[in-house]
Amino acid sequence: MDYVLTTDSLSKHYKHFKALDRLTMHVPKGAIYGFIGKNGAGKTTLIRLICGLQQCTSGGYRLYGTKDTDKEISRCRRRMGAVVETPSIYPDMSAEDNIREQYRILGLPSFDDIPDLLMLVGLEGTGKKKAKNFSLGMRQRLGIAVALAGSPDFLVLDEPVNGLDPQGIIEIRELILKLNRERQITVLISSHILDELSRLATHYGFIDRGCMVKEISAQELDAACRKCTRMEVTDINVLTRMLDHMHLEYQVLSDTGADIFSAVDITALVLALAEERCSVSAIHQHDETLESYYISLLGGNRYE
Ligand SMILES: Nc1ncnc2c1ncn2[C@@H]1O[C@H](COP(=O)(O)OP(=O)(O)OP(=O)(O)O)[C@@H](O)[C@H]1O
Repeated sequence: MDYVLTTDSLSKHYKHFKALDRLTMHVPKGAIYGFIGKNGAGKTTLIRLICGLQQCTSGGYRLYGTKDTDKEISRCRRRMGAVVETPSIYPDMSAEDNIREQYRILGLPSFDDIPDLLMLVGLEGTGKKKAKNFSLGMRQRLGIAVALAGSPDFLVLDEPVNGLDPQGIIEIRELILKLNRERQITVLISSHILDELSRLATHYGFIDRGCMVKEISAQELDAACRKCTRMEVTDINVLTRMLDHMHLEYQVLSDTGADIFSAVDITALVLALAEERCSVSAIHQHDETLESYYISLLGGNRYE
């Protein structure tokens, strides 16, 4: 598999504190990689290191196969755009002028594609309005537009939906999907908003206290998150007797409810229960969410 970013036992220490502890991570080309961890887990530290904003203590990383110690690494970083912590935009400038400024900083020869970039992030109608008067969501999208100057093929977003309202979250989600699907941009997103990430990510990396706990593809995660049929009945004893009789795997949740993990013939089960005067009050498919997977992975409710 082709990787845009790999890290090899990457560590960052602040005196005796290990912000990153021999972290190993693999971001495949074309992925939307959800980098998940609670506050202080080390997500921003990793992003700052790969952006060249800080030096690692030991270990290293490769961008497009080039080692961080190689002199070619700066050239590789030009293929990467990033929004780290807050978007780096000039509050007294319009959206267009902000992007124009970034083009100048990068020494790009032409401003011709700025209107397309504004359109892409949905800021085409903002005219002379200054960035300081934008909503948080607009500022975030402008930050992404600035990061896209120079047409990077790897976009790194640090907590991009933090503090956004539901509409703002949807806009950022659609933008990320568009960039990934239509422009084949690989995206690394750090977040602790698990539900939101699960709508986007093709791969996940779970980080805890500076260590990579697990890397998993969305497909593997789907398989790991067990689907089950949740049933509410008037008599749990009748239900468990039936389930035992049908050799089905289940877990009793309460005096009236159970999760059935095996594939079940619902009609046959409901008819059999009715014969025993046990009625079904509710039945639905239930998925283990990304959040519960995260909690079970880390062995306790340590998600903040
Ligand atoms: N300059 C620094 N000096 C000392 N400790 C630091 C420094 N920068 C970060 N840390 C510590 O390193 C740890 C990791 O911080 P980091 O910002 O990478 O976490 P994070 O996963 O991005 O969390 P958040 O979601 O809160 O942004 C934290 O405990 C933080 O306090």
